Amino acid sequence: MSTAYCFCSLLPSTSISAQANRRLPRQHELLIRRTKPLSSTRLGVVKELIEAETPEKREITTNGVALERREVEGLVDSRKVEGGASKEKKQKRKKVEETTGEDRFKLQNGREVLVEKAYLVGVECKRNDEDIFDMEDSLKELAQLADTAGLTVVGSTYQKLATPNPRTYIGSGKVAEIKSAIHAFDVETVIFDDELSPGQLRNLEKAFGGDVRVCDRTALILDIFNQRAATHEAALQVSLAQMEYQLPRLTRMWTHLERQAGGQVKGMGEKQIEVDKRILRTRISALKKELESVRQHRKLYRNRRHSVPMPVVSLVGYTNAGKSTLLNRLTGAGVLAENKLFATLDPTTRRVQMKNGNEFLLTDTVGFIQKLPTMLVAAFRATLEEIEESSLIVHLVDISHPLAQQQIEAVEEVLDELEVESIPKLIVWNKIDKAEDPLQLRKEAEAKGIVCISAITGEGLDQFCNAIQDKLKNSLVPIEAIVPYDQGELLNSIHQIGMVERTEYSENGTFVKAHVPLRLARLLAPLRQQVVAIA
Ligand SMILES: Nc1nc2c(ncn2[C@@H]2O[C@H](COP(=O)(O)OP(=O)(O)OP(=O)(O)O)[C@@H](O)[C@H]2O)c(=O)[nH]1
Ligand SMILES: [Mg+2]
Repeated sequence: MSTAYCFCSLLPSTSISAQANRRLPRQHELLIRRTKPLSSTRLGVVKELIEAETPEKREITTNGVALERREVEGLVDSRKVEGGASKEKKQKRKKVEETTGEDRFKLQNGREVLVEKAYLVGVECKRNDEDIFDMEDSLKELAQLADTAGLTVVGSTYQKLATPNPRTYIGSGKVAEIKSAIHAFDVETVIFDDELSPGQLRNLEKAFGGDVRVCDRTALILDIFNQRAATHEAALQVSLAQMEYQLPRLTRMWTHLERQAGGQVKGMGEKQIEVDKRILRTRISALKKELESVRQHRKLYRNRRHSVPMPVVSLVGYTNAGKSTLLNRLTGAGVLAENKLFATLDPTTRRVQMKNGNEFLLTDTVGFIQKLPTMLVAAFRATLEEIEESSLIVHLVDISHPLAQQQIEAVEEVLDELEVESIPKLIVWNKIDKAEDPLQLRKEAEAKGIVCISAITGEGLDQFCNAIQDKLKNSLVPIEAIVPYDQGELLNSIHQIGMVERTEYSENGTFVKAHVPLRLARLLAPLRQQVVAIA
């Protein structure tokens, strides 16, 4: 991984990459991050970035509800500062809570932090039969995401619509209903289960009175990723995804300047958007370059790892399925595993030794979720390459989950996007210890060639290893070849995705006896004169 931060000097010291670079103990770092729930939806990154590039000090909140602190000559003399207002509000709220006995302040990292109250909104569109989850289940998952982000969910609602309202996504009656709920529960954040357009976000914030933040599922997931990014690479990936999410949402953010100036500087807001967009675009391309260098470094590392003759098995699955727990159980890796969504962002690879002495490398990867924001898949491409280059994919399923079937489908959808159809797959049902009727489940699994395990109790792990061994062997074809010394890459690939039985150095190259996937055996075809036999 590259340690050169080409853009670091441009960002204030509180930037994500700088935070990640400080290498704080993980728990400590998480605490600091949690003191800012929904930081990404506050355009935190964008704010820092634009402030760093422009001389004026501005304060930006979400979706055009922007107030500024700077002294704009001739435009504004004194302006209500949002920070000050929220301080007053906080004090008032604290008073109320003292009298009502409701404790909404939590001590985090030595600081009192207000736990934000969130209200959830879902829409079921008749024309959208692509949705795997039904509305209520999807809302339940959104509540879990909000909890992971450190918010307190105080209520939720949903609406069935033929098509979403282009202005406000939901109908006007629903807007009014939510507005009353906001007052009744003292809601600070309204979260929509689907991605909203920049215009819809702005209109909804206005409709709710301007004092409440509106965000969508994508922003919430981005925020969780932001809170959890513990390594430089993860921080870069999250920053990129955040900026790509925010770019179209900068639209008309500055129109308040035009209004406040009484029309004298007409077009100023538009100009500012262009400047801000240009800054963002420049930063996005710098981030992409930085990620590319990280990717190259990862590839080097992977090649070095693959010089060890062992096949790589990737663990994939829905978030919270138990992937990290399984890796820890098999290898003692010590990866963070907890009952929260997206505990893992970075892949970890460890060697697994089976009872018969055979070994394979097992990689734990970032979990999937339904409606996974595409910019996240794109940003995490480098990480997901681990999956694309493995010999076998183990799809781990939390079979005790009531929505196990829907989760399986959601994972399959993401796998489709990754183009890994040629890689053999093993489906494993985890958390069998929690199943109501484990016997029945086992029967069902056996009939489908599925392995049942409990990563917690260790039950079924021998069968799991045997199934991996069989799958790896079955999916490979035996080869014997002499690979010329100038084709080290090819030899690496054989080691990487095949099972090498013997290597010997000869005059013309390395003699290798191995089992490799068919696609690699085909690749070896042009070398037929060196290949002794391809079965
Ligand atoms: N009862 C039971 N709980 C399990 C089992 N495996 C994992 N868990 C629990 O499930 C929760 C999630 O486990 P993780 O290993 O963090 O799940 P993950 O798939 O790595 O999740 P992400 O990193 O978020 O994608 C933790 O609370 C584990 O203790 C199991 O076999 N049985
Ligand atoms: Mg994990």
